[in-house]
Amino acid sequence: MQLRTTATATEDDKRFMKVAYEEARKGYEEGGIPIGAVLVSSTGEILGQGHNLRIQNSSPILHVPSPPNIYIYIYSIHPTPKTPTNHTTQAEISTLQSAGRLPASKYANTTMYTTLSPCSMCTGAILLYKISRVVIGENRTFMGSEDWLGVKGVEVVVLDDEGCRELMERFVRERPGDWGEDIGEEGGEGCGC
Ligand SMILES: O=c1cc[nH]c(=O)[nH]1
Repeated sequence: MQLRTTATATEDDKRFMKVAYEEARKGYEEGGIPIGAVLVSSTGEILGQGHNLRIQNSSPILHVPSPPNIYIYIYSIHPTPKTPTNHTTQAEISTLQSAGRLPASKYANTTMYTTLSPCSMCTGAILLYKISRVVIGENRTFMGSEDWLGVKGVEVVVLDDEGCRELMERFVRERPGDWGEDIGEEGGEGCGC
């Protein structure tokens, strides 16, 4: 299922997706899962950026050992906002953490750029903070919870970006077990590539 296409993408969307893609590449070069994300304000300010850190952290989704003032991943509070950290694993969550603590009003009219269709965990965080727009690099290798975003009134744009797709396809081919683990499946099932 592909809800939206490049028809509604702007030049800024392509520019910020490149930043998310660079995050994904960085993750790949670190030996991790190549998914990157960036949170951008309505005025074009980058509030946070990050990439999936599951492999680098050797950690299941988010059971964060420290700092101790973290309840569960989506409510995580980091004492040094805007400093990318190693305390989360999913790309979008890593990005939210990098943005640090923000008042609810700051999330209004923000856009989350993510190289891959957001899984249900990341979708939950996006909905919790009422992020109003999500731009997705590609949803062919993995279809997340875009329908859920749509039902909740979040604008969803799918760029169907070749670079994002190729990077994920390569990773899934090379390491199906690690990919399956990230999405709660065995052996990379769930990849449509
Ligand atoms: O949306 C997703 C899906 C898998 N892994 C991520 O980091 N994000």
